[in-house]
Formats: sequence, structure tokens, C-alpha cells
Amino acid sequence: MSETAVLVASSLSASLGKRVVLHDISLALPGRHLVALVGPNGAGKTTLLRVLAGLLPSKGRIEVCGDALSSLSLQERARRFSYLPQGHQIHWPLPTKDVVALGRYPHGAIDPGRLTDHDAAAVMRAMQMADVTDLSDRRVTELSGGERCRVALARVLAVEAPVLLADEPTASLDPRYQIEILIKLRATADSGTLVVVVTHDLGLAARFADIILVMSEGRLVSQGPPADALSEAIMSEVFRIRTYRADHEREIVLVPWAEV
Ligand SMILES: Nc1ncnc2c1ncn2[C@@H]1O[C@H](COP(=O)(O)OP(=O)(O)OP(=O)(O)O)[C@@H](O)[C@H]1O
Repeated sequence: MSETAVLVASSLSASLGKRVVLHDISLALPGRHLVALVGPNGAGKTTLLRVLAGLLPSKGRIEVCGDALSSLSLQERARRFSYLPQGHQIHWPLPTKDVVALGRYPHGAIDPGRLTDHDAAAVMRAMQMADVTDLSDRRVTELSGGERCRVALARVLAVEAPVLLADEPTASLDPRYQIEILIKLRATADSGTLVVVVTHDLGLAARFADIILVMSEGRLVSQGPPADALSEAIMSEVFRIRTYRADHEREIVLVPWAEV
């Protein structure tokens, strides 16, 4: 990979309980890229995302922006990684703008009501990017699922971290919102961030990602540009499906079609 890697992992392995769920994973991912992490249920995608962010212990080495993850304080890790967990829910009836301001917590903004100009500007940029400025004073508990999803995205964007990790950010959204979220993540990557997104939507992954990482049974079994990483052989061996493939408006169309 010619570009400078922002996130490097070498020989990672991790266990949950007595089970080894990640085996010998090595990768090097540059900034300004949208990376889709795909694989069947239970392949280890969420575990890998959490290990990369330092939220789960692992063996091996992780470097972010040239520093060993293990050498960084928790606050510094929180500034370098923004993490959108799977099925993210907000249960407190906070106004949208305060939820988004929580993204500035790693930068020392502990009171959403008293942000510095710098933090307030970052919150505004994130709200504009996620298209939630018109929801600013609405309570998040009174928003639709799609609106809440955009607010959750705005919160992680407000961190303005060099690495954004998002676990199934489009799950349970309607097709329009799914496309909208991918367009926003694409734009975030284009502005310089390394964005890693876990998804089961192979069509959106093939269309929007620069790099696809395919996991199976805790191992990285394929990686590269979508057409290579999601080859018909990988589809068959890893996902046990055949796909319909075409081009539309000069973008890849990939539709899961039948079991093999
Ligand atoms: N707390 C736990 N203890 C033991 N095993 C676990 C635990 N959590 C998850 N696992 C196992 O680890 C493996 C990887 O789980 P993980 O959630 O990372 O998979 P995934 O690829 O994200 O799956 P999905 O697509 O279903 O969300 C699975 O086999 C799962 O059963």
C-alpha cells in the first residue's frame, strides 16, 4: 500500500471467554479511505473493531498515527478513534445539540452547555455534515430511528478523530437513509479521515468503499478493491452465495442472488 498507513495491526489475536475469536490479523489502512469490513454472522467483525479501538484486550501490535496504541492514555485513544457501536441507543431525553457535544468530551469539553468556540465550531460542522442542524433543540428520545441514527453519527463526527469506526451504522434504516449515511461516511473519508464501517450490505460496500476487508471465522481472508476482494470465489467460499454483478452510472452493482 503506497499511502501512509494511519492504522496498522500486526499479528492480532483475541479471545472472548475461552474462545479464540480473532486469529493472526494483520492490516495497514491509510487515511482518506472508506474501508468496509464484511463477513458472515459471527466472523469476528465487531470484535476486530473493538480490538482496534483498544476496547478489548488482544495479543499483537496496533499502531495509530505512528504511535503504539498501548503507549497512549485513554483520553488520547478517545481523541484518535471515534467509535459508533452496533445498535447505538440514547436513553436520556437530551437535546440533539448536547448529544452531539458529547463527541467533544475527549477534548476536555465536559459541559455541553459551556463549549469553547473551538468545540462549538466542531459540533456545528458535525451537525451540518450529518444534516441534523434542524433537530438541534429536539430531544433525541422524540426523534425517529433514522433521525437518531444521524444524531449518533454527528456525535462521532464531532470528535474529529483521524479514525472513525462504525459498526453497522445503516442497520434498520430505510434504503434512502442507508444511502444517505454511506454518502456522509464517504464524504468524511474524502475529507481525510480513515473510516472503517462494518456492514452486511455488500451492495453498498462494493459501491462506496475503497477497500473491502472480508472476515471468516476470525481470520482476514480477502482484502483489496471491491471487485477483487468480493470475487465470485470469495462469495461462494465465505458467504455461500452467488451474486448478480453489473455496472450502473459507472459504479459497481453487486446483488446477493442465490445460495450455493
Ligand atoms: N462475550 C463473548 N464470549 C464468548 N464468545 C463471544 C462473546 N461475544 C461474541 N462471541 C463470539 O465471538 C465470535 C465473533 O463475534 P462478533 O460479534 O465479533 O462477530 P460479528 O462478525 O460482528 O457478527 P455479526 O455479523 O453477527 O454481528 C462469535 O462466534 C461470537 O459467538
